[in-house]
Amino acid sequence: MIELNGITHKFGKEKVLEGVDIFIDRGEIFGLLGPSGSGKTTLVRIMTGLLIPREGEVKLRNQRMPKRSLMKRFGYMAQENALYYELTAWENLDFFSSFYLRKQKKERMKYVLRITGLLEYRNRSVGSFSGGMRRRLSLAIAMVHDPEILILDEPTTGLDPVVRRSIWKEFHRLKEQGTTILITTHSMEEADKCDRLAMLRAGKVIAAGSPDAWKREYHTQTLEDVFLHFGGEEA
Ligand SMILES: Nc1ncnc2c1ncn2[C@@H]1O[C@H](COP(=O)(O)OP(=O)(O)OP(=O)(O)O)[C@@H](O)[C@H]1O
Repeated sequence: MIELNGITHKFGKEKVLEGVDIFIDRGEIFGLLGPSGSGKTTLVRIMTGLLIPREGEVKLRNQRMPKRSLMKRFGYMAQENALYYELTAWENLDFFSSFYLRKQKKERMKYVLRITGLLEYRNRSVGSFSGGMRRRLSLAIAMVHDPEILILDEPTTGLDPVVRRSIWKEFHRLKEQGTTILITTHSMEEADKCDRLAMLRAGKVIAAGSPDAWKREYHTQTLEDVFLHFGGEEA
Protein backbone atom coordinates (compact mmCIF):
# COMPACT_ATOMS: atom_id res chain seq x y z
CA MET A 1 0.00 0.00 0.00
CA ILE A 2 2.85 2.38 0.92
CA GLU A 3 6.25 1.60 -0.52
CA LEU A 4 9.43 3.56 0.05
CA ASN A 5 12.46 2.47 -1.92
CA GLY A 6 15.93 3.82 -1.29
CA ILE A 7 14.83 7.23 -0.05
CA THR A 8 17.74 9.58 0.40
CA HIS A 9 17.40 13.28 1.07
CA LYS A 10 19.64 16.23 1.81
CA PHE A 11 18.95 19.76 2.97
CA GLY A 12 21.89 21.66 1.53
CA LYS A 13 24.88 19.53 2.44
CA GLU A 14 23.18 17.86 5.42
CA LYS A 15 22.07 14.32 4.65
CA VAL A 16 18.85 13.76 6.61
CA LEU A 17 17.66 10.47 5.10
CA GLU A 18 19.75 7.69 3.72
CA GLY A 19 18.57 4.63 1.83
CA VAL A 20 15.23 4.26 3.62
CA ASP A 21 13.20 1.22 2.52
CA ILE A 22 9.80 0.70 4.14
CA PHE A 23 6.82 -1.34 2.98
CA ILE A 24 3.45 -0.92 4.68
CA ASP A 25 0.55 -3.26 3.98
CA ARG A 26 -3.11 -2.39 3.56
CA GLY A 27 -4.85 -2.22 6.94
CA GLU A 28 -1.64 -1.88 8.93
CA ILE A 29 -1.06 0.68 11.67
CA PHE A 30 2.59 1.52 11.22
CA GLY A 31 4.55 3.62 13.70
CA LEU A 32 7.61 5.65 12.84
CA LEU A 33 9.84 6.26 15.84
CA GLY A 34 13.12 7.96 16.41
CA PRO A 35 14.78 10.71 18.36
CA SER A 36 14.10 14.32 17.57
CA GLY A 37 15.74 15.31 14.32
CA SER A 38 16.11 11.73 13.07
CA GLY A 39 14.15 12.50 9.89
CA LYS A 40 10.56 11.35 10.63
CA THR A 41 8.80 14.51 9.46
CA THR A 42 11.00 14.74 6.38
CA LEU A 43 10.11 11.15 5.49
CA VAL A 44 6.40 11.80 6.05
CA ARG A 45 6.51 14.86 3.79
CA ILE A 46 8.21 12.77 1.13
CA MET A 47 5.46 10.13 1.43
CA THR A 48 2.76 12.71 0.78
CA GLY A 49 4.56 14.10 -2.27
CA LEU A 50 5.13 17.50 -0.61
CA LEU A 51 8.85 16.98 -0.80
CA ILE A 52 10.69 15.24 -3.62
CA PRO A 53 13.60 13.11 -2.37
CA ARG A 54 17.03 13.44 -3.92
CA GLU A 55 17.01 9.69 -4.54
CA GLY A 56 14.52 6.86 -4.33
CA GLU A 57 10.83 6.49 -5.03
CA VAL A 58 7.54 6.49 -3.15
CA LYS A 59 4.60 4.41 -4.28
CA LEU A 60 1.10 4.57 -2.90
CA ARG A 61 -1.27 1.86 -4.14
CA ASN A 62 1.45 0.83 -6.58
CA GLN A 63 1.56 4.24 -8.21
CA ARG A 64 4.48 6.53 -8.06
CA MET A 65 4.11 9.72 -6.03
CA PRO A 66 3.54 12.57 -6.39
CA LYS A 67 0.38 11.93 -8.39
CA ARG A 68 -2.62 14.20 -8.45
CA SER A 69 -5.20 11.42 -8.65
CA LEU A 70 -3.82 9.91 -5.45
CA MET A 71 -4.29 13.07 -3.42
CA LYS A 72 -7.85 12.30 -2.41
CA ARG A 73 -6.90 8.74 -1.44
CA PHE A 74 -4.92 9.86 1.56
CA GLY A 75 -5.37 12.15 4.51
CA TYR A 76 -2.41 14.02 5.92
CA MET A 77 -1.99 15.70 9.25
CA ALA A 78 1.15 17.79 9.46
CA GLN A 79 3.05 18.59 12.63
CA GLU A 80 2.10 22.25 12.26
CA ASN A 81 -1.60 23.01 12.06
CA ALA A 82 -2.74 24.68 8.85
CA LEU A 83 -6.02 26.20 10.00
CA TYR A 84 -7.91 29.45 9.49
CA TYR A 85 -8.00 30.96 12.97
CA GLU A 86 -10.72 33.50 12.25
CA LEU A 87 -13.12 30.80 11.04
CA THR A 88 -15.06 28.39 13.24
CA ALA A 89 -14.15 24.71 13.51
CA TRP A 90 -17.14 23.86 11.33
CA GLU A 91 -16.16 26.40 8.67
CA ASN A 92 -12.59 25.09 8.60
CA LEU A 93 -13.80 21.52 8.18
CA ASP A 94 -16.31 22.59 5.56
CA PHE A 95 -13.62 24.39 3.58
CA PHE A 96 -11.16 21.49 3.58
CA SER A 97 -13.75 18.79 3.00
CA SER A 98 -15.18 20.62 -0.01
CA PHE A 99 -12.08 19.58 -2.01
CA TYR A 100 -12.86 15.87 -1.95
CA LEU A 101 -16.22 15.27 -0.39
CA ARG A 102 -19.59 15.51 -2.09
CA LYS A 103 -21.83 12.82 -0.67
CA GLN A 104 -22.84 12.81 2.99
CA LYS A 105 -20.54 15.71 3.68
CA LYS A 106 -22.40 16.99 6.75
CA GLU A 107 -22.69 13.51 8.26
CA ARG A 108 -18.96 12.93 7.80
CA MET A 109 -18.15 16.33 9.29
CA LYS A 110 -20.25 15.62 12.36
CA TYR A 111 -18.78 12.15 12.67
CA VAL A 112 -15.15 13.28 12.74
CA LEU A 113 -15.95 16.14 15.10
CA ARG A 114 -17.56 13.65 17.47
CA ILE A 115 -14.55 11.29 17.31
CA THR A 116 -12.19 14.14 18.12
CA GLY A 117 -14.44 15.51 20.88
CA LEU A 118 -15.09 18.80 19.11
CA LEU A 119 -18.72 18.55 18.11
CA GLU A 120 -19.94 20.83 20.88
CA TYR A 121 -17.29 23.42 20.01
CA ARG A 122 -17.98 23.44 16.27
CA ASN A 123 -19.27 27.03 16.20
CA ARG A 124 -16.33 28.50 18.07
CA SER A 125 -13.56 30.26 16.19
CA VAL A 126 -10.34 28.31 15.98
CA GLY A 127 -8.48 31.35 17.30
CA SER A 128 -10.11 30.70 20.68
CA PHE A 129 -9.12 27.00 20.68
CA SER A 130 -6.43 25.48 22.87
CA GLY A 131 -3.41 23.87 21.21
CA GLY A 132 -4.88 20.40 21.78
CA MET A 133 -8.20 21.39 20.21
CA ARG A 134 -6.39 22.66 17.13
CA ARG A 135 -4.52 19.35 16.84
CA ARG A 136 -7.84 17.53 17.09
CA LEU A 137 -9.35 19.68 14.37
CA SER A 138 -6.36 19.01 12.11
CA LEU A 139 -6.91 15.31 12.67
CA ALA A 140 -10.63 15.65 11.92
CA ILE A 141 -9.73 17.37 8.64
CA ALA A 142 -7.30 14.58 7.70
CA MET A 143 -9.99 11.95 8.32
CA VAL A 144 -13.12 13.65 7.01
CA HIS A 145 -13.08 12.18 3.48
CA ASP A 146 -12.54 8.66 4.84
CA PRO A 147 -9.27 8.17 2.95
CA GLU A 148 -7.70 4.77 2.29
CA ILE A 149 -4.40 5.96 3.74
CA LEU A 150 -3.84 8.20 6.74
CA ILE A 151 -0.44 9.80 7.23
CA LEU A 152 -0.30 11.48 10.62
CA ASP A 153 2.65 13.37 12.05
CA GLU A 154 2.38 13.18 15.85
CA PRO A 155 -1.42 13.15 15.78
CA THR A 156 -2.04 12.78 19.50
CA THR A 157 0.80 14.80 21.01
CA GLY A 158 -0.51 16.94 23.83
CA LEU A 159 -3.99 15.40 23.93
CA ASP A 160 -5.69 14.27 27.11
CA PRO A 161 -6.10 10.52 27.73
CA VAL A 162 -9.87 10.48 27.11
CA VAL A 163 -9.58 12.04 23.66
CA ARG A 164 -6.54 9.91 22.89
CA ARG A 165 -8.47 6.76 23.70
CA SER A 166 -11.37 7.81 21.46
CA ILE A 167 -8.96 8.51 18.62
CA TRP A 168 -7.17 5.18 19.00
CA LYS A 169 -10.50 3.38 19.04
CA GLU A 170 -11.24 5.05 15.72
CA PHE A 171 -7.81 4.08 14.34
CA HIS A 172 -8.54 0.46 15.16
CA ARG A 173 -12.00 0.67 13.60
CA LEU A 174 -10.45 2.19 10.47
CA LYS A 175 -7.85 -0.56 10.38
CA GLU A 176 -10.64 -3.17 10.45
CA GLN A 177 -12.19 -1.54 7.39
CA GLY A 178 -8.83 -1.72 5.60
CA THR A 179 -7.48 1.80 6.11
CA THR A 180 -3.70 1.99 6.24
CA ILE A 181 -2.36 4.30 8.94
CA LEU A 182 1.13 5.67 9.36
CA ILE A 183 1.85 7.68 12.48
CA THR A 184 4.97 9.26 13.88
CA THR A 185 5.13 9.33 17.65
CA HIS A 186 7.36 9.91 20.64
CA SER A 187 4.94 7.99 22.85
CA MET A 188 5.98 4.42 23.59
CA GLU A 189 2.47 3.70 24.83
CA GLU A 190 1.18 4.54 21.36
CA ALA A 191 3.99 2.70 19.64
CA ASP A 192 2.81 -0.39 21.52
CA LYS A 193 -0.58 -0.10 19.81
CA CYS A 194 0.92 -0.22 16.31
CA ASP A 195 1.14 -3.43 14.28
CA ARG A 196 4.66 -2.69 13.16
CA LEU A 197 7.30 -0.10 13.85
CA ALA A 198 10.40 1.32 12.25
CA MET A 199 13.06 3.17 14.18
CA LEU A 200 14.88 5.98 12.43
CA ARG A 201 18.17 7.21 13.67
CA ALA A 202 20.22 9.88 11.93
CA GLY A 203 18.18 9.31 8.77
CA LYS A 204 18.51 5.52 8.60
CA VAL A 205 16.11 2.75 9.55
CA ILE A 206 18.02 0.95 12.25
CA ALA A 207 15.28 -1.50 13.24
CA ALA A 208 11.86 -2.64 12.07
CA GLY A 209 9.39 -5.11 13.50
CA SER A 210 6.34 -5.61 15.69
CA PRO A 211 6.34 -4.25 19.27
CA ASP A 212 6.20 -7.77 20.69
CA ALA A 213 9.02 -9.03 18.50
CA TRP A 214 11.19 -6.11 19.61
CA LYS A 215 10.47 -6.80 23.28
CA ARG A 216 11.30 -10.49 22.82
CA GLU A 217 14.44 -9.75 20.88
CA TYR A 218 15.75 -7.24 23.40
CA HIS A 219 14.53 -9.17 26.47
CA THR A 220 12.53 -6.32 27.90
CA GLN A 221 8.98 -5.72 29.08
CA THR A 222 8.67 -2.24 27.66
CA LEU A 223 9.23 -0.45 24.38
CA GLU A 224 10.80 2.37 26.33
CA ASP A 225 13.74 0.08 27.07
CA VAL A 226 13.94 -0.95 23.42
CA PHE A 227 14.00 2.70 22.41
CA LEU A 228 16.79 3.42 24.86
CA HIS A 229 18.63 0.31 23.69
CA PHE A 230 18.61 1.64 20.12
CA GLY A 231 19.94 4.91 21.38
CA GLY A 232 17.17 7.35 22.24
CA GLU A 233 19.88 9.95 22.30
CA GLU A 234 22.17 10.59 19.41
CA ALA A 235 25.70 9.30 19.88
N1 LIG B 1 13.26 22.61 5.57
C1 LIG B 1 14.40 22.26 6.14
N2 LIG B 1 15.56 22.88 5.84
C2 LIG B 1 16.73 22.51 6.40
N3 LIG B 1 16.86 21.51 7.29
C3 LIG B 1 15.74 20.85 7.64
C4 LIG B 1 14.45 21.19 7.09
N4 LIG B 1 13.54 20.35 7.61
C5 LIG B 1 14.20 19.54 8.45
N5 LIG B 1 15.52 19.83 8.46
C6 LIG B 1 16.57 19.11 9.24
O1 LIG B 1 16.43 17.72 8.91
C7 LIG B 1 16.67 16.92 10.06
C8 LIG B 1 15.47 16.01 10.30
O2 LIG B 1 14.35 16.80 10.68
P1 LIG B 1 12.90 16.18 10.87
O3 LIG B 1 11.97 17.32 11.15
O4 LIG B 1 12.58 15.32 9.71
O5 LIG B 1 13.10 15.28 12.19
P2 LIG B 1 12.03 14.57 13.12
O6 LIG B 1 12.54 13.20 13.36
O7 LIG B 1 10.68 14.70 12.53
O8 LIG B 1 12.13 15.43 14.46
P3 LIG B 1 11.02 15.69 15.63
O9 LIG B 1 10.80 14.38 16.31
O10 LIG B 1 11.70 16.69 16.51
O11 LIG B 1 9.79 16.23 14.94
C9 LIG B 1 16.94 17.89 11.21
O12 LIG B 1 18.36 18.02 11.34
C10 LIG B 1 16.34 19.20 10.73
O13 LIG B 1 17.03 20.30 11.28
